[in-house]
Amino acid sequence: SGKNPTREWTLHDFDIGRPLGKGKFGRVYMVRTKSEPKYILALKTLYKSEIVQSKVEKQIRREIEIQQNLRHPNVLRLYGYFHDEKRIFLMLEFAGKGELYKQLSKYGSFSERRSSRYIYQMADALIYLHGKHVIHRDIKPENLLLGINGELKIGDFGWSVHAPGNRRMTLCGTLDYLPPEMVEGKAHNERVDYWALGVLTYEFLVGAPPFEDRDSVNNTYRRIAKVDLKWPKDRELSPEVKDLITKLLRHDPQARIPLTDAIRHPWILKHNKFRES
Ligand SMILES: COc1ccc(C(=O)Nc2ccccc2)cc1NC(=O)CCSCc1cnc2[nH]ccc2c1
Repeated sequence: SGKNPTREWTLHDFDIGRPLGKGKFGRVYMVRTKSEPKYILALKTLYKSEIVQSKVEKQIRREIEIQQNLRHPNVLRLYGYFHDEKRIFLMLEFAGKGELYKQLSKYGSFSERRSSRYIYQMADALIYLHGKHVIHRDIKPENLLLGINGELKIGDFGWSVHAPGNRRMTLCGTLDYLPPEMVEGKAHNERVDYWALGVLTYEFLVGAPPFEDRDSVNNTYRRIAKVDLKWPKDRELSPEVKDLITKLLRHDPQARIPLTDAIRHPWILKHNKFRES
């Protein structure tokens, strides 16, 4: 069946290319296999010393096992891993068109058509991940990559690997994507990703997240907890997309529109061509 056995890989199997994301992703390099067929992939280096030994290592092994079984066109692949005495190497899919947030900052914001296609792909990937009981918990433009055909790839699982249910929120990351239940320190479930999808839709179209307050973290918290959603004055968003965003950004997680309904929302159907079912 052409399935290559999961062979033991070593660093010597690869030619090392340029660093990717310049330290943003930790130490990640574009690499190519030396032997035919020549695969291009992204090799992520994690130092065992940085990852405290003992129980965390078992958790990481389990998380990597899970991720190796994830197969979806909009989820960056983890092909496998190997290690030497000091390091763990993750063999990751290389996304040919790079980081989505770079496009977002270059263009400022995306058209409704482009945003709708990205949001459809995000929702499809999240439906798949939730079906495998994987909650991403850290959806934001910085964690999204673009494949060679411009397709969206959920790229960064580093955070979700770290994240058992009760993980501490390091405040260095952006708070803009946090849903009220997390801001209020309540229990959370996969519906945190529904909220984040609403925030992402808004940010794609407006160029800034809906509850952003550049001056005060506390004000961002307050705006999230109040769902203080304001539409931009300088640009007219379509009634369809405002409807979808409003249905995702509901304070009550159970009131948020399910992703299976979101992918059939008029704003999604309008901009995505689907084969006749
Ligand atoms: C499936 O994905 C991942 C799976 C696991 C981990 C991870 O770190 N797990 C972890 C963390 C700590 C301890 C144990 C395990 C990370 C990723 N993904 C990335 O890190 C994305 C950017 S690196 C790849 C990549 C590709 N294609 C590009 N094109 C341009 C830049 C670029 C960059």
